[in-house]
Amino acid sequence: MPSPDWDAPTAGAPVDARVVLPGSKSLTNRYLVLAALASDVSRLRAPLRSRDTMLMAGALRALGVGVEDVDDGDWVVTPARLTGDTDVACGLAGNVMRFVPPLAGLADGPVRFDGDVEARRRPMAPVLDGLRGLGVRVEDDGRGALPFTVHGAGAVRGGSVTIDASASSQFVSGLLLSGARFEQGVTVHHDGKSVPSLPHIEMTVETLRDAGVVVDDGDVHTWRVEPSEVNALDVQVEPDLSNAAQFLGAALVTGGRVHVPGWPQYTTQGGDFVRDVLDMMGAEVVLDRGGLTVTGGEEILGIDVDLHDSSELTPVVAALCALADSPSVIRGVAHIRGHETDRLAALNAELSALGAEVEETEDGLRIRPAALSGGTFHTYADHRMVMAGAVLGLRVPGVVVEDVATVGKTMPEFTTLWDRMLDAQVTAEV
Ligand SMILES: O=C(O)C1=C[C@@H](OP(=O)(O)O)[C@@H](O)[C@H](O)C1
Ligand SMILES: C=C(OP(=O)(O)O)C(=O)O
Repeated sequence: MPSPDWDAPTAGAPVDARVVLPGSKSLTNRYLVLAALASDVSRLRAPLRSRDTMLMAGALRALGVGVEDVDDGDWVVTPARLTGDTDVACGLAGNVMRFVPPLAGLADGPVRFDGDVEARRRPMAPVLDGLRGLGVRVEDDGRGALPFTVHGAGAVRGGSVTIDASASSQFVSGLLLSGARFEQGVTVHHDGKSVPSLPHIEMTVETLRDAGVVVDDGDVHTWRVEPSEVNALDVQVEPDLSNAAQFLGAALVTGGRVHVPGWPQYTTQGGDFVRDVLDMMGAEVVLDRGGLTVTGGEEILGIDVDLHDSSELTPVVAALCALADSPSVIRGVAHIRGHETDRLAALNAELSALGAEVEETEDGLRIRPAALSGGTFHTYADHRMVMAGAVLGLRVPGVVVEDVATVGKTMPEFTTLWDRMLDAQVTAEV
């Protein structure tokens, strides 16, 4: 059942807000998986609590791991021998459907995976075939997609596999995350067109190393994880930088200012690239020890940008481009046709419906701004389409964002934060 529509508010004045962002989905979910495989109890501080991370916690609980909510919002994870004969609900979470099957290979029985209807069209074959190559029995209906069953045998041989990860970096990350617990560790070779979202693989490698695992990423297309114990973690989750894009974009679009405290000086989050995007579009972007401040100017410059490494940003960047003063090209994101929805088709349809001139290319979008008018902005079960619709609504009266609660995939508090950013002109905080 879709949730209610939402009248995206227009900005009556330039925004001037401090926005405290919830934690990173990608870091929270990696820490959860590593904590489940660890040799002792872990603590995740300030984890993201959203549909995708709740589904990850639920998947681990289904496998017998303890994931306990503690008072201050932290998660305490108690590893256990992984139990099979269970079901894992993936929702529409790429992290859950790609990271948990390798873990399920270590369980002592069958683990059945399924998800939302939209999830059944997301590519999975390289994970399933990769697991088969590592000695795990996997049953699917031959489509290389959900639903499928991983027949855990209590242990995984591991070894070396070659997969085509051009449709998603998560195929590589998933195999690496559990690899230390395979008897022979794991070596993943990529063979195919270029791997998207590479910073997310760097994030996987870094979090593994944080847990004491030895990883060799010296070759461009090969990653090697040595077999070893996984150390328990006590980690503070960074704010989600991809989810900062719409708030920072509001500064650009309204000629205002948004400050995000706690922006990391160093990070593997691909969303950090939003700083470059906003700078190219004409904003003033200042990162200092206090955080990131973006100030919009007179003009919004059209851009020619390759988002291959940070493709999560595409919907919000496309919305910014539709509000720019000159045309834009977004390149390098052919694979986002396999994200929550076919994002290129969805953005083309929805931006065009409001009046923008949009052309879908082989690997992206050309966007020629035009006078936009309000209307229903369909969201296709995609949280980032909600965020894109909100950005457009700042300047276009009458944008009605369909099924707004779908934003809860990564940011359940989105509309509250958005309203606070616009209303108070002071502090928007969770
Ligand atoms: O590993 C991760 O946490 C993610 C990797 C990326 O996936 P793709 O490589 O499929 O783009 C990214 O877009 C997704 O939101 C999260
Ligand atoms: C592509 C995304 O999510 P997922 O982790 O489900 O792939 C996203 O958050 O933009």
